[in-house]
Amino acid sequence: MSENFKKDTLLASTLLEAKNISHNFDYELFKNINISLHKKESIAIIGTSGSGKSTLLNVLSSLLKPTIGNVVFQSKDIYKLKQNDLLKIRRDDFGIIFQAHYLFRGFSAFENLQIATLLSKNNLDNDLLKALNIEHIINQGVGELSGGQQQRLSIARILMKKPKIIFADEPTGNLDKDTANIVMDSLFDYIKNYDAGLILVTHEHDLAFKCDKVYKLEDFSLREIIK
Ligand SMILES: Nc1ncnc2c1ncn2[C@@H]1O[C@H](COP(=O)(O)OP(=O)(O)OP(=O)(O)O)[C@@H](O)[C@H]1O
Repeated sequence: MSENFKKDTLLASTLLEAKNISHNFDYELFKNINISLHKKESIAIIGTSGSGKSTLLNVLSSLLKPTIGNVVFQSKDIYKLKQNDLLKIRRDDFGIIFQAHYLFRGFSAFENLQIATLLSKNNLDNDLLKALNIEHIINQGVGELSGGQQQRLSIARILMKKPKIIFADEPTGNLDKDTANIVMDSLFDYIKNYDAGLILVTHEHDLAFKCDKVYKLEDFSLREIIK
């Protein structure tokens, strides 16, 4: 395979590219960060508390404009887009999973999923509900669900809109080990089946090392840890 062919193939499979990202609040948090995400790839970001992992994820996922640098999705710098175009990418192409789930309380699990599928014009995916082991609770009210069930419901809701990139900040932080494995397996299966990518922020090194690449945010920079 020629070098040019390899380069073109890699470029075609690039989902997201962050170039020379630096961010300051009233002090410097990180600088000159470069990272690329490809189709079917999972990347973990680890680092001590306060090193800036969540802030970096916010920058990558369209929620926070960096002080310096570009975040390129589909050949466009997302922070140079008009607000409506940025919102469209966030709504249609990015799936952002936080530890705190933003479900509509007062509605049933099924209604929460229905809203997501209506907005994205996708169908309810029963296989996904089975994979996340929540198919038996979808007629219950959100308020009746355990924290772990709510987290899995919110992940199902995000995956049903078929995002191209999943950004997950400690998605299994409040789950027991078995449930955490169910959730992570669903995310890994999803990116392989839908040519999507995953960027995961986690404190849990076991979890991080299940990803294709692991980066550590430390001393203002991001360094790949060779497994
Ligand atoms: N909007 C903000 N304004 C000012 N400072 C902020 C803001 N958001 C985060 N910070 C600060 O930036 C630093 C990094 O925070 P961040 O949440 O990114 O770290 P983290 O590595 O994800 O930490 P943890 O592992 O504890 O979640 C912290 O000192 C935090 O207080």
